Amino acid sequence: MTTTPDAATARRTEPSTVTELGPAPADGGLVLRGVHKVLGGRTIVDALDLTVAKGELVCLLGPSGCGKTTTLRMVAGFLDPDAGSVTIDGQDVTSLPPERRPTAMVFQNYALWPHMSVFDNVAFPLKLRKTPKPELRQRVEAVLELVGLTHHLKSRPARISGGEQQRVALARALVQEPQVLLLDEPLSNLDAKLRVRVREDIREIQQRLGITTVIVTHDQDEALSVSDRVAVMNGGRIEQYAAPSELYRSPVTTFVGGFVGATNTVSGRLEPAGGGWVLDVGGSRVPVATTNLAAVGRDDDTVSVRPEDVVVGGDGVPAAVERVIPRGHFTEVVLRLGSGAEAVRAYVDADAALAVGVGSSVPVRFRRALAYRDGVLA
Ligand SMILES: Nc1ncnc2c1ncn2[C@@H]1O[C@H](COP(=O)(O)OP(=O)(O)OP(=O)(O)O)[C@@H](O)[C@H]1O
Repeated sequence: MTTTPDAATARRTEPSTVTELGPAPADGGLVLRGVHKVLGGRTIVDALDLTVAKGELVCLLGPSGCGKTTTLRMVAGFLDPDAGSVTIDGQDVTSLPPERRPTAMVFQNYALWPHMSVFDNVAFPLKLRKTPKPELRQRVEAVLELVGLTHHLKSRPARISGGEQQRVALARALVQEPQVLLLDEPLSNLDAKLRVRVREDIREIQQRLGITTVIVTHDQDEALSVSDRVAVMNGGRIEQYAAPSELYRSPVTTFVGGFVGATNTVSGRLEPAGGGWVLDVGGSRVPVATTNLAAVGRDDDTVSVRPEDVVVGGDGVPAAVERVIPRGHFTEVVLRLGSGAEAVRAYVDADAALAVGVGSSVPVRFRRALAYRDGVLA
């Protein structure tokens, strides 16, 4: 593989065209400004802004139909935006066709040629560009070594596993030495175990090459585990763009909190009590250690509590145990707080859960609760 950060730098176009767009990130990268797309009379991507720094891996995460793939296709040039611009390493590529953009895409179904060997599949984009034979061979062999497929040079796609086919598709993208690598649901055709291994491989290769990468996924686990930053999309817009830990700890909307990780959404009233806080849930006053809500006194606060922040045992208000669900290394306990209130789920250490029986009453408090007003972090 001849792609190195230096080679990529050498290929970079001078950022002379970005003056009117404002400054690009100092080290290049991908910038989307006001990218908009209407399809079938519906706004699918809504004036979207996104900056991916050079060498960064970003996931576009969101439910089906939120516009992730449409956004990716506009970056690759398969779809023209109705408005807005796409800039790569300082060069405005909005009006360039896909083959003239410094991007390469890995498609969800891999799109391998069944009648060609692994070698020829990977060599295909270089043949189209009439790359001299010795260079072609050297680059294809290097990239196949990078993805660990040298032993399958001559195999046809049908003769190798799904995970290996995925790596051929990745190799075919990488051999083009793109400045931006685009992957559309790259792991969705693999079984759960393989998915974890392949996503770690992709992350490792991406970091080794320092290649700017955008991955489309609806799998929050995948997004949190491989990304430098995650853009959570909803209805054609980005609701939050943040590092995985921040996204999980401080979701800015109830939508993000519900989509990234499990959460309890509780309606109640937060009140100061004895230097701390309590949350009144259906008449039960649950102690809350940490909350973002400084102002108090409204009935319509929505409070979000992660199941691991629901503490069972010790000090707290009594809650009725409705269900106990073993989840392996921890146990999920479904609790009823107060009358008429919704059930709350807690994650409890599997050993501690042995003492929790259905129908019994246990003390409950919240370690951390985030308050939202009209769906937005207060
Ligand atoms: N050519 C088209 N004409 C009309 N509507 C379209 C067209 N292409 C896509 N759409 C619609 O745009 C919406 C967003 O599609 P997109 O593929 O970007 O979503 P997504 O977030 O990637 O979802 P998924 O994970 O299901 O692929 C969908 O409702 C889809 O039906």
